Amino acid sequence: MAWSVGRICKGFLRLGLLSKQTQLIPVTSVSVGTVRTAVTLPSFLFPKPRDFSLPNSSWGLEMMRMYEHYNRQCEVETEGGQKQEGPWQKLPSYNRLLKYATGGVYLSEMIQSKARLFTRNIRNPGAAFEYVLFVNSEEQKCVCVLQAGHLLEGPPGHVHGGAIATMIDTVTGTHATILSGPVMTANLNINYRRPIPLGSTVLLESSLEKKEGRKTFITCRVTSTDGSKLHTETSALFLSISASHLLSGL
Ligand SMILES: CCCCCCCC/C=C\CCCCCCCC(=O)SCCNC(=O)CCNC(=O)[C@H](O)C(C)(C)COP(=O)(O)OP(=O)(O)OC[C@H]1O[C@@H](n2cnc3c(N)ncnc32)[C@H](O)[C@@H]1OP(=O)(O)O
Repeated sequence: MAWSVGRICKGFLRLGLLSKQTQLIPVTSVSVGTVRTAVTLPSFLFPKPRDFSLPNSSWGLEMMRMYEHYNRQCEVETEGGQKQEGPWQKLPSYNRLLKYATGGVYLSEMIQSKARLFTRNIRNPGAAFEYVLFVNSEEQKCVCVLQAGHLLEGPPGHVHGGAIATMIDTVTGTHATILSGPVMTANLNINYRRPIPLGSTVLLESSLEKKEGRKTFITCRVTSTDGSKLHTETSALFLSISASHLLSGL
């Protein structure tokens, strides 16, 4: 387990997704006589980024129930009464990818000062994508509990297919990143089986199918939270990329 969680952390630290905030605080330098010393500024000057995947007042009963179901399994009690990591780990979710990465403060000033993660840029709680991701490294699975808000309407009273695809890309993309490091979506093949009512809570379950060289193949099912209704089935292909690939595409 420790090995697997270590791998997750490594993958996410590469993208700056875990809150190792101590690394993120800008350092300034001061002169004392002729000696210049690096000084770490106090953390209260740099507010912690908001974790958008924590419960808020817009979450309905089903969203809360599913959140608690997985959250309970993030920490388990041993027979001796000690707490230890459980099979699931909750992933934090920020609205900027680069800014909160190590050294990313500077990078984000250069190339991402206005950019916000698509799924996290509507501040009105409950209006669009309310979601939380959990990862199970033993089973190589990732789940997302999603509550789809009223701004995501497609067919009257139901969620837009593009919004569903966005969430599938987000969940499988995050999962592929954990498994393989930086990746880009090469192919998403979605079968829409049953519409998702607006305002409802659904479960996205992402599983590793196989890895072949730079390719990571993932499957993903969107179902009702009790698993009785299948909304979509997806197969996805992610290709590992280097950072220079992202920069050369600009
Ligand atoms: C970026 C990081 C994201 C993860 C972050 C997670 C952190 C969590 C935080 C917050 C959550 C946010 C989560 C969001 C996630 C969203 C992810 C996206 O939406 S990414 C945007 C949409 N995707 C593009 O814009 C790609 C555009 N395409 C490309 O850049 C290239 O085509 C690329 C990189 C996909 C491949 O290009 P090549 O030059 O590196 O590779 P070649 O030589 O073309 O292909 C290599 C092999 O792959 C096969 N291949 C390539 N494309 C294929 C395809 N579409 N279908 C099947 N095979 C394909 C080829 O046939 C070849 O196979 P043979 O080695 O010969 O066996």
